[in-house]
Amino acid sequence: MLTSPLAASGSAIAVPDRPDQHVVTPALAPRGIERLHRIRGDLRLGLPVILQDGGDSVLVALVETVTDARYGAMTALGQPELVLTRRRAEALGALPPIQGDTLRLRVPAGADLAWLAAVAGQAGPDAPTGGASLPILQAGTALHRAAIEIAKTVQVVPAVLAVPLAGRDGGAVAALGLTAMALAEITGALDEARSQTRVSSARLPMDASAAGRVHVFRPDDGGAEHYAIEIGTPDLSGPVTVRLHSACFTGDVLGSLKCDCGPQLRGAMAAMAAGPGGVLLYLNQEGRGIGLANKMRAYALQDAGLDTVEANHWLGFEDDQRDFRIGAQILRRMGIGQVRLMTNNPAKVASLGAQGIEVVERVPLRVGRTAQNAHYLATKAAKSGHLL
Ligand SMILES: Nc1nc2c(ncn2[C@@H]2O[C@H](COP(=O)(O)OP(=O)(O)OP(=O)(O)O)[C@@H](O)[C@H]2O)c(=O)[nH]1
Ligand SMILES: [Zn+2]
Repeated sequence: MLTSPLAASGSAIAVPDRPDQHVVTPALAPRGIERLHRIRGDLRLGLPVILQDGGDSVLVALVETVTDARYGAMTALGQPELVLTRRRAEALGALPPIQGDTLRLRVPAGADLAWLAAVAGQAGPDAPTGGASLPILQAGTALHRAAIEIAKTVQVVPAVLAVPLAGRDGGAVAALGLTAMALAEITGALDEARSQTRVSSARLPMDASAAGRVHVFRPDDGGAEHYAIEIGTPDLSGPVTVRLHSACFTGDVLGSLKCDCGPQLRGAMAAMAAGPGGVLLYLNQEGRGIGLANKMRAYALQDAGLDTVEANHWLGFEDDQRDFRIGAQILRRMGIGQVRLMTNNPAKVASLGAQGIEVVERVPLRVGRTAQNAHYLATKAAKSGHLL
């Protein structure tokens, strides 16, 4: 039997007997959610991956990250297709009478990555795309839809390059070391409730309140960490004043005048400090979940005349790509079941309610309204249901 040095020195930590025969147990194998995170990492790096559904296999890569060399190698395997969201096809004015939330285009011979980027919307409003004459073939399959979902979660423009793999090519491509995943496993992992684990906490005196604590939560799907900040010393057993704040680098850090995020953040903290305390959830869902790079693309589009919702659609996203279930998960982990929610967004109230967190009151948060953000706030009220 092996004893640990700690056990030998009198500690209670014991090391189990090592079996005579080594056994490889399935517990070592990656779970679906972990394999999905590998796929996300590969795609984000610019590596193609193999997605399989029964006998069908498709080699996919992201338009935004694939290199010329890999695009060339994919094209050598078969006719490449470009998969776009319906939102993007609508923005291109290229929508044929086809149902489905993803659409496939045949990539014309000789089309380079610059063409793909322009059609994907990544290259800005002035890049020529071909508009209504684009060769849209048909609706995407479940495999194409899964690839688009994954692209959205890695916060690149949701446009996917796809090459169907003939039977014998699949094995040869997999042998190169590319990651493969089956559709059923992907959809299971996409639907699986993400669990959040508190990994560290510490006291933090702040301008708003000398008493405070920061808790860092790490999701088990390999995604971004989120933070819960106690302002003052709230009683977590009763209804707690809570704010779900989505990261806004431009508003929170740079003091942008284009939105109301910075004043909302500081206003919520001040109100919590003035009352019996509260909990601010700082969720790393920058740009309503599309990420900072896409938010800056959306800002450039807004400078070209689109509003905040139209700009998201133009890039192929929905109005709001956030997942507020994360907030409910963290609140549950903290033992909070009832909240007074500081928000103007009814979707946050509904989402917490659906996740079993009782919203006993919605507290409006009307601060930071300026001439520069009046149009933005009016658009959110008119199109996304925000309460003014
Ligand atoms: N895509 C996109 N995101 C934006 C834009 N302006 C601000 N944001 C993001 O919008 C989010 C605003 O977050 P919140 O203030 O928590 O949410 P809200 O939906 O406005 O709801 P309440 O503030 O609670 O009423 C942040 O993630 C910002 O980064 C924009 O023009 N486009
Ligand atoms: Zn903002």
